[in-house]
Amino acid sequence: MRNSCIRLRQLLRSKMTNSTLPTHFDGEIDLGIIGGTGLYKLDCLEQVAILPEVQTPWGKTSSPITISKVTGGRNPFHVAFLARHGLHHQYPPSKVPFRANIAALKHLRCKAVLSFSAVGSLQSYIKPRDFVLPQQIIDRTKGLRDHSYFNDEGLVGHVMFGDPFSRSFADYIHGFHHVLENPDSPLPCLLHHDRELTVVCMEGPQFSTRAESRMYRNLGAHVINMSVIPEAKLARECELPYQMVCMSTDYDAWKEHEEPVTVESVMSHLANNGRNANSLASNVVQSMARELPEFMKSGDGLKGSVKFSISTKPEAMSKETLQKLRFLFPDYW
Ligand SMILES: CSC[C@H]1O[C@H](OP(=O)(O)O)[C@H](O)[C@@H]1O
Ligand SMILES: Nc1ncnc2[nH]cnc12
Repeated sequence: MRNSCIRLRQLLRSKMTNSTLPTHFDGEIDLGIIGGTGLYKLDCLEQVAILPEVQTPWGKTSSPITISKVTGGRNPFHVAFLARHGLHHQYPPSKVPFRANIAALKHLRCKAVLSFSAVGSLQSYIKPRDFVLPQQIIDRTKGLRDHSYFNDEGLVGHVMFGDPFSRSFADYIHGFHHVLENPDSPLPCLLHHDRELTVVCMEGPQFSTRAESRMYRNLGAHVINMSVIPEAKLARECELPYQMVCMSTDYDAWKEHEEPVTVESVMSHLANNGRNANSLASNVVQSMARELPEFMKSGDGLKGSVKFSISTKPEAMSKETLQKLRFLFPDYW
């Protein structure tokens, strides 16, 4: 009786995800991938399960999580993919359930998170369709987003965030710069990589004014989006090495004699960016499957860091708080 109930539940769930794949996965996941605007699935990987929107102590993830298996190494390598804005792009940037998304990837025991984002370029040399591996962030969000797991009364924590991305992960991704293509243009697609590259995160959903766009250039920023905050902060609070691949779609609003960015201008580059994101992810993942990079084995210097950033004594935390934290760190408290 119990087994037939479970089978029925699984059948109903697979109907919800329109797939005959299992809706649970018991193995260990190696890499989490977050797709942004225009990247709602990865075509390059063999899917083995689809977890319907995962329930976490911080709500449900923005999309089902697709688990894929990559063979070729000594052990199978597993990837968990989720779509930041939902499969139908239903979550605006200020309402993406960022905490649930990162918590789910942490709970699945991902060893790192690779994130993709469509961005506006604030510099002439970063052309639409170029990719950028930023190493710094300027936060211009407006405090509307839940941006921490450690910002409740009775649970205070301060993680370091001076270097918000993983340098080792960026170096690793840059090793595959040659896979980017631009078949219908004489211009090559470049993968910009430098320790000063800075992404501004604005609240949106409206794009910037020309004055704001010029101000961000004066601040020394290179690209702009609406999603790296709080994603990068939450990944850090989960001790997850995190790197965003920014995919340029437009020149924002700073170019004096050009029209400011519109959704149409963004869309016109999404197909090419999506193809390049797929080949980049496929190459990165296959290489990781052959041999796990050192930063994923070691945790990139982040392992254990959170335990020592919490100021509140465990005796002062409520049972409910501790229970939530155990979803992220089953071994710490
Ligand atoms: C449709 S353009 C603005 C939108 O695109 C980017 O989304 P994502 O970072 O998820 O690729 C940007 O952050 C905005 O949310
Ligand atoms: N110009 C822009 N500003 C903010 N987010 C973006 N995503 C793509 N282009 C963008």
